[in-house]
Amino acid sequence: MRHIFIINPVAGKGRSQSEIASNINSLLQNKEIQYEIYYTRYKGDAKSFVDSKCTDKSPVVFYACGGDGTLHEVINAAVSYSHASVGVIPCGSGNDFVKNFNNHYLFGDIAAQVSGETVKLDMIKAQNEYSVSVCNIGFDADAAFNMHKFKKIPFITGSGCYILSVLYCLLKKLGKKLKVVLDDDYTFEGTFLLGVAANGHSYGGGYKCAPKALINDGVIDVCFVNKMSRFKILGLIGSYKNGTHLENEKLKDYITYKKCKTVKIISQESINLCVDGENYVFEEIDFEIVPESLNFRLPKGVTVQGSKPQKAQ
Ligand SMILES: Nc1ncnc2c1ncn2[C@@H]1O[C@H](COP(=O)(O)OP(=O)(O)OP(=O)(O)O)[C@@H](O)[C@H]1O
Repeated sequence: MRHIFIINPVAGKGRSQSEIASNINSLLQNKEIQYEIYYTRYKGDAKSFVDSKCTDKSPVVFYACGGDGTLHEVINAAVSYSHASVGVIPCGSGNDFVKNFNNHYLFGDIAAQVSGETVKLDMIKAQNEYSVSVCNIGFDADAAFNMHKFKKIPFITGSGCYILSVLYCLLKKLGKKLKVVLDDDYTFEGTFLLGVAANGHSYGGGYKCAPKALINDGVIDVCFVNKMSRFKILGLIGSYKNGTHLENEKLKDYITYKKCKTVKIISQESINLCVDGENYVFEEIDFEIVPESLNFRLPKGVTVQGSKPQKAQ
């Protein structure tokens, strides 16, 4: 097995990448383990790198060392190769995907990683992109899209930019008119503040939007929140963050939560869509669950939350 570590030097502001690289070298140097460290040079670089490494048909694990965006790039490249599996060493800002596992601190343990096993996990196919975590539209996706407007302001950090962008979007018109079709046979429509099609349960640095989602249950969890007043949003955001919004009496008339295999979202205007935190624009979006489509490297001692993972063939 080849172990290839793909490090995004800008993820999480580059705080822990050099420590990860030195841990990899001190553990694996002079051992009979074939390994390599690669630093991405630009957004999208991981894809061509994975392609180049997969011309060799021997089994390989690509460890995405970064946040969910780096993982998203690596899975979308590796999904084309049956001899490739994907792991993650979290060093991004949010790292929401690893929250779907028990003992997730072990993702940072190189020894646990190289002695791990490959398991099958689900992914969502959103148009031609694979998502391992959460696809979201609405107010918070718009905030992610508008962050660039604040990045040029001196002395503002990444989270400062996001807060400014959230305030900017709060002042603009809220609510998107959408029609949502689940499994081709259940339709709901209205004006929504936000909506998610989720494989994992969390996004946005810890918002537990789909508290019932499991990454190997063969279904998509859908959660749509109707438009509400700005005042009400401020009072209820905490409940959405900690995943208690499904039990919150004050929210019960505002939320549609379902499990399904396909989702179609139809809008009159173009919609900003975040797929694992990466930005796309669509008018009509189709999602489908692709069960057991990801060969995932599970570090030793880590288990998938909720149900027992199957071993890959
Ligand atoms: N060398 C690079 N220079 C600039 N951008 C890069 C480079 N390598 C990868 N990227 C891009 O950096 C972006 C951010 O990466 P990532 O999402 O992993 O980190 P993060 O935003 O800190 O973490 P999280 O998504 O968990 O909050 C991704 O869109 C990725 O494609």
